[in-house]
Amino acid sequence: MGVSGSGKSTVAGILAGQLGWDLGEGDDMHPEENVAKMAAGEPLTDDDRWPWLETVCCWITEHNLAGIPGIITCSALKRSYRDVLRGQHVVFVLLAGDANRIGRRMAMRTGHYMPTSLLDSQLSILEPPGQDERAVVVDIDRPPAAIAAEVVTRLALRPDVGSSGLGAAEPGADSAGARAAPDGRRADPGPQPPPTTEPDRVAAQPVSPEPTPSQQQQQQEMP
Ligand SMILES: Nc1ncnc2c1ncn2[C@@H]1O[C@H](COP(=O)(O)OP(=O)(O)O)[C@@H](O)[C@H]1O
Ligand SMILES: O=C(O)[C@H](O)[C@@H](O)[C@H](O)[C@H](O)COP(=O)(O)O
Repeated sequence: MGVSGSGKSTVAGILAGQLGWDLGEGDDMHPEENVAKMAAGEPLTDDDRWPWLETVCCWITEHNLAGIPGIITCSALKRSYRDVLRGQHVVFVLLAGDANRIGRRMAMRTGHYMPTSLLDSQLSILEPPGQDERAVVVDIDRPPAAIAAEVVTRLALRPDVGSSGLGAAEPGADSAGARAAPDGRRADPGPQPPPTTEPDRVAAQPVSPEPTPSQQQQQQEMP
């Protein structure tokens, strides 16, 4: 979770590859009208978002019922939105960082409907998870692989080593982790190998280093 441009798709892609988990893209689940609205620079309303959140929730529920581990990207900006999504096996990971940095990343991103002009409205409604929510907050001021590695460590997840790939997925969980039963219920805790982040398990495309302001200037000046 996190505002547009915070790195949800990038980090989730790495994690899904490392863990062998299903990956869902919340921004592909919007109704057409929502996409048109955002593309036109108009923030969504709560009423625009409820049906979309239900679609994201269905993805989560289907995975839970099938006992298939997954990670889905969704801005989930307000607590009330997360109320639609939360459940026994749901953990939120907030990607948090400096607004200017996020704005620069959004401006560099190509082929996405979300305009940078909507970042302010996203930031203004963001309600970081409360202490009582099952969530961790991760700083995005470093390369995507380092962010993913922190998520693996903080949630005591098990990189896919040919097994089910199911990990503890609980913030603050013991690093030994816990096994999940095939039906998705938590089974007895068991010893787990320490998390590893071998580069050859990274599935997402590498992200180029962020440009310096002078490089950005040059890019803007290019025809
Ligand atoms: N940690 C990072 N460092 C540098 N660039 C990043 C990082 N995370 C994401 N990016 C880049 O920032 C842009 C926005 O990331 P993206 O994953 O699409 O965010 P979101 O899914 O939250 O909207 C993309 O162009 C991506 O390549
Ligand atoms: O609730 C919203 O206003 C939107 O869902 C928004 O938060 C989300 O960020 C878009 O779907 C863009 O997708 P990205 O977050 O991937 O840029």
